[in-house]
Amino acid sequence: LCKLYEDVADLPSLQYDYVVVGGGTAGNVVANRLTENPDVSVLVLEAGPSNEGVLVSEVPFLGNDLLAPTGPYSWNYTTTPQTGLNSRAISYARGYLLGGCSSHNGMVYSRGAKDDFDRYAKLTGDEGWSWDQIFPYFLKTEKWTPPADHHDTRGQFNPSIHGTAGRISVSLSGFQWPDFQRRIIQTTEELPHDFPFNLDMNSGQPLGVGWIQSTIGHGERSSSATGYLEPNFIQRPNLDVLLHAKVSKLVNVTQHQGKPRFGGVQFRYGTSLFIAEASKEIILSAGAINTPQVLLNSGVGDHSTLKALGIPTVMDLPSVGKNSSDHSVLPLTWAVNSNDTAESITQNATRFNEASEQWNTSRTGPFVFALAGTHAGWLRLSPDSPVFDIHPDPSPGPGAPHFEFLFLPSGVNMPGHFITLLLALVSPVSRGSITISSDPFADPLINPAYLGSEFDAIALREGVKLAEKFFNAPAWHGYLGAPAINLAAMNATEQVATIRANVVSGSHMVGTASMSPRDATYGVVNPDLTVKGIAGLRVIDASVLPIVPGAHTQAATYAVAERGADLVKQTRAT
Ligand SMILES: Cc1cc2nc3c(=O)[nH]c(=O)nc-3n(C[C@H](O)[C@H](O)[C@H](O)COP(=O)(O)OP(=O)(O)OC[C@H]3O[C@@H](n4cnc5c(N)ncnc54)[C@H](O)[C@@H]3O)c2cc1C
Repeated sequence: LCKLYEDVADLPSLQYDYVVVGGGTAGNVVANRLTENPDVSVLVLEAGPSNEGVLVSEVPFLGNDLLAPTGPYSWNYTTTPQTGLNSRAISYARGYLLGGCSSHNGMVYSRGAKDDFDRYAKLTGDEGWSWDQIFPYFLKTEKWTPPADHHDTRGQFNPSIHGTAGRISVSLSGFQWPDFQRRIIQTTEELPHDFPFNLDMNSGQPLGVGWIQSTIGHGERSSSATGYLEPNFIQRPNLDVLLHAKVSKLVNVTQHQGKPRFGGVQFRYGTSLFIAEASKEIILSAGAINTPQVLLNSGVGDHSTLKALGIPTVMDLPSVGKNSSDHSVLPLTWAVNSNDTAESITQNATRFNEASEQWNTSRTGPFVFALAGTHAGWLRLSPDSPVFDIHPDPSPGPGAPHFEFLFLPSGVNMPGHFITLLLALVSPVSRGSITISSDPFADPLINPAYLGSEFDAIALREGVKLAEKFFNAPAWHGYLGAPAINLAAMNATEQVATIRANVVSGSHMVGTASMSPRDATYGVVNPDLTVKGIAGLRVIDASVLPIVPGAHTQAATYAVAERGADLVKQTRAT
């Protein structure tokens, strides 16, 4: 019995209790949890194809192939010209397959700082979003799993803060780059004040340098599709998932207890339009780019903008699509005097084929390695940095980072051996937006406003200095060769210009359907994720987070989805 429908004609019904828009990271969690109750029916509408048998999604080492700008598993978005990036329009990756970005991302599992979540509690007026109350939801999603190489993991993580019974496998890397890794750890010993070793960056206290945990289990990617829609869930009689169904807007408005209520979801399958009806709730889980797009297409957004587009306003909510925040990433690459880098596999057909064969037969070897690396650092600006004259500290507290260092044992697509430091600004001041054109099926206009604030550009330059300090430690002597961009040889003005010319997207957008207190005149959803002023409609995905955390965003998204599903269930119970 296949409940994953490729063809709308096979779908048994177009009437459900709940319709979930988007079978991505959050949407599949919601669908799974709601259908635990056999008395409710759920339909998931996903625009993309199935994740099953998509090798580039399954094999961690091949993850980068998913990101090709014109690939079949990406929405292939481009941002608007970015003022802060010398007017460059840059690629903005989003997963276009079941599992959404969780089927397509870098697999880094990082939860964020206690300060991030305590700030969410403050910004929403709901203690339920605080670190202490969200923590059980992190555990609920997680299934801690031994790495594929079964190496001794003592001293690389703290077992007491991990879940063992969740749906998403999380593990330390199952393949090692000893030469590179040894130098990273040695630097924490040589410069412990600036770069202390952190046993486990997922404790709520992420500052320091430590081992990365990844959403990988037994050598394969673990996603919301593999975890929350595995066969015993997808075969539930009350759950249907339709692929290739692109939602345009919500329709069939009626009044319910003085509020407008949408009764249906319009979607395109092939060249025809259909409407799926939801008797209880519609849940938008289309992600931080597409959730605001669907809301705006439906007449939920800023009244004057909607009017200009000829869309009748159902609810005037000016914050829809505004307030996005995201990480800006500067790749810093060096040639190295070592052949212990990923190029030893990517640039050697024999080793590549051997690695492929090894993965096929035993799910071990280099192919279990995710190219996001094995170590990360979460670091702060110095408290007396002059950058705070431009803007007060945007981080949520002293335990949260301004920067991420992501250490990659690989580099540019050139012959040779390289390492890369992905330097991310994770506490941006800049805020961007998502807007639409009048065609509901056209791409939304994505403006993350990277480095739109002077603070962000200058802070990244401070981050470059921190990176130089790291790589000037004795551990790297004789190892590092020429940098791809020689920032050290530039003056401050040249450095900022070079940063603007080289920053790429962090792909961590949040905030476009942000939570705010129930009585606030701004924001899009209440702390229980219901859309303000509308009956029977919620947003459950990364768009509800008011500010980007100092972390990769999938762990927070899974936690939002788990709590969101509980909030839906509680509404029904009362
Ligand atoms: C390239 C990349 C690398 C990343 N790396 C990491 C990482 O290493 N670690 C980490 O923690 N985070 C990472 N992230 C971020 C993280 O994956 C996302 O923040 C998170 O998964 C978002 O979840 P979501 O549920 O909000 O949206 P998504 O997972 O994007 O889900 C939205 C779903 O809705 C579908 N959809 C959208 N519009 C429609 C429509 N109109 N009709 C029907 N379906 C629709 C989409 O196809 C998708 O399946 C990365 C993201 C990207 C893009």
